[in-house]
Amino acid sequence: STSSNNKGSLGSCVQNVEHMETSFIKDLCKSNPDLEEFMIAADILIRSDCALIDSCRRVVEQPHDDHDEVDFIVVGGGVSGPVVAGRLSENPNWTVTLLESGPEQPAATDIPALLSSAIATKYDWQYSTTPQKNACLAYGGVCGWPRGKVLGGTAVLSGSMYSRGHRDVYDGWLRDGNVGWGYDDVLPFFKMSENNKDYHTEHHGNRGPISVQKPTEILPITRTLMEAAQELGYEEIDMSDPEPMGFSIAQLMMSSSKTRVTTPTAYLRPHLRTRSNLRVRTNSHVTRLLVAADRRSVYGVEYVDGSNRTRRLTARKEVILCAGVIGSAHLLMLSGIGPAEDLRPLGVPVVQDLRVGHNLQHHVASKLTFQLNVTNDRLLSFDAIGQYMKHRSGPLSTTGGLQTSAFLRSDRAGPAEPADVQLFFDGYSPNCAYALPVYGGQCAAATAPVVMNVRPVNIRPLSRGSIRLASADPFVRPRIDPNYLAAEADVDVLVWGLRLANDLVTRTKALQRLGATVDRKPVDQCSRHAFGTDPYWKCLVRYHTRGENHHAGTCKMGPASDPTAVVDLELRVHRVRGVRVADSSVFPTQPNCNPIAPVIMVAERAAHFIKNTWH
Ligand SMILES: Cc1cc2nc3c(=O)[nH]c(=O)nc-3n(C[C@H](O)[C@H](O)[C@H](O)COP(=O)(O)OP(=O)(O)OC[C@H]3O[C@@H](n4cnc5c(N)ncnc54)[C@H](O)[C@@H]3O)c2cc1C
Repeated sequence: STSSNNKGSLGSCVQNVEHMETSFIKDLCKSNPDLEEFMIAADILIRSDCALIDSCRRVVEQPHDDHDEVDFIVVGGGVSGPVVAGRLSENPNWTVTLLESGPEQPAATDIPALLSSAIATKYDWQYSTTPQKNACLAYGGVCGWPRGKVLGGTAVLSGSMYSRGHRDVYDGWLRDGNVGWGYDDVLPFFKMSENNKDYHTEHHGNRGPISVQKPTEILPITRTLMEAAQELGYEEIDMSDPEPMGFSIAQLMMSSSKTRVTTPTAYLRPHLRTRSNLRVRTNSHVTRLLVAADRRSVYGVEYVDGSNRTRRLTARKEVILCAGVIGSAHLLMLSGIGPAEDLRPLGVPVVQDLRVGHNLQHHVASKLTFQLNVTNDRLLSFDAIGQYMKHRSGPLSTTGGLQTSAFLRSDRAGPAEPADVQLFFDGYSPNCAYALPVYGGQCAAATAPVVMNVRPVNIRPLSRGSIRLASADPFVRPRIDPNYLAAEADVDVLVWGLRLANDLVTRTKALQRLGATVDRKPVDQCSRHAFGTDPYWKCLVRYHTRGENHHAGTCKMGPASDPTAVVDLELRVHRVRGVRVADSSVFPTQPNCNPIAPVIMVAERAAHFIKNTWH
């Protein structure tokens, strides 16, 4: 089988994928030598599952042309890039090239239980923050920021949860002058992408390319957590309700064959063989935008290919930046679009003095660890692999504790305000599957009691940070300063969340039936405070801070009258022609939820604006 994107025989296609996949799975448990042989065998088994590998729909690298010109260049193949490239290439008269820094996605990451297994591997940029004064203190003030460097982007590392946040977030954008971005305006673009299997209401779409559903196998721990929530007076809700408040069995981006769905799966791969106008180039790192001599427009990009060769690609119509909160801001600044006071000292000629990199927003979390008096029956065993391969059931088919989430209002929020706390539950995944390298865990033995974390997340933080250029060299990382917990109120919200988590574990019959006990051993730095007091919780929050991986705002959308805005209401960079930004960096304020669905909504809107412009 051949196509313009997959030139060559089926054999070479499979070979390419095999090469890409080798040693990914077996590396997962490298912290536990006992499991190495098992992981090698697991690796071979998983790679023999043709439906999972889906080799001939995956991107294969091809020779690069030296003087290439296309209509649209999409930079970044994360969540938003595939949506924009997929939608624009629906017009057969337009040529579209997507450039992604990282490689194709390893198929094993499509397996639900292995959802975060690519964290801290070569598929992760592995960013970290500048030292924080008020947070991350147990780690010298430095918190890690996993970000996907792979087709599918950060969603490949994600929990696959689907949520949209409160309607007032979008109505707030509208109140701030973003005409056309209120909840009623954006709802059709949410629905356009969604194929919800569980809800058929006016708020959900049922015909879009992203399959959304609750897990078909609900774990006993999920039911227990929902029962515990009910005891505390919380109702079960639809996570994507316009005004979510309560506990939920999470809706996931998941196919009917129990594989995780990312935007390349939904918007790109189905068309790679049939659309000769669509090209996807992996291992292609964009280093700057090509700016016209009069400094008024962008006409292409410079990038470095997989052989380390610098190349140029020209856009007849537009360049669309979808490189994420860090990548898009970094590229604009490297190209002279950013704060003049930062660019000039680094020798970058200023094209437009815009507040790129400002307004960085990031959900922030802490955690409470508890133990259950049950042993983990969710083991990564040959049986489990066989069960998944044959029936798509068993331990590998679910996301463990992440099946449950909650949107709650802390005592810092007014009675009619949107939720400011989201809860996540880690644990109950097969041993070794859960991002051990990053979170420093040990592979649990089959006989060990189950350990879980409740993570309260502040989803409406007041603190704002920045991303600033550190060098004119595109391979030097920018400085990421989230300025966590600068506002004391942000700490108070997390303290409320930790108290609630403690009540859930220790004061509900449902969890007590499982012998749940909270780990009261104080972290070293907080041992001077008694467990459970306000000073203890505050200390815990500042020492054991965790970025919740939901970033936004570094290329803020706003009208021309807003001096802090980087892009206009159609996502075009202010005062520079030929370039738009369409990813999580344009959110003026971060939606109070997991952001993939809002990012897809922005990408759908961007494609709509572009189609209208060039119709
Ligand atoms: C551990 C974890 C769990 C998460 N769980 C969830 C969840 O359950 N649900 C949810 O909704 N959200 C979740 N998120 C957040 C979500 O994944 C991100 O918000 C989302 O991926 C952002 O989309 P994006 O398109 O803006 O950026 P990204 O997905 O980060 O995509 C940017 C892409 O651009 C590429 N790129 C960057 N620079 C360049 C360059 N110079 N040249 C070429 N390519 C470049 C990158 O390699 C990347 O592929 C999670 C995140 C993490 C880390």
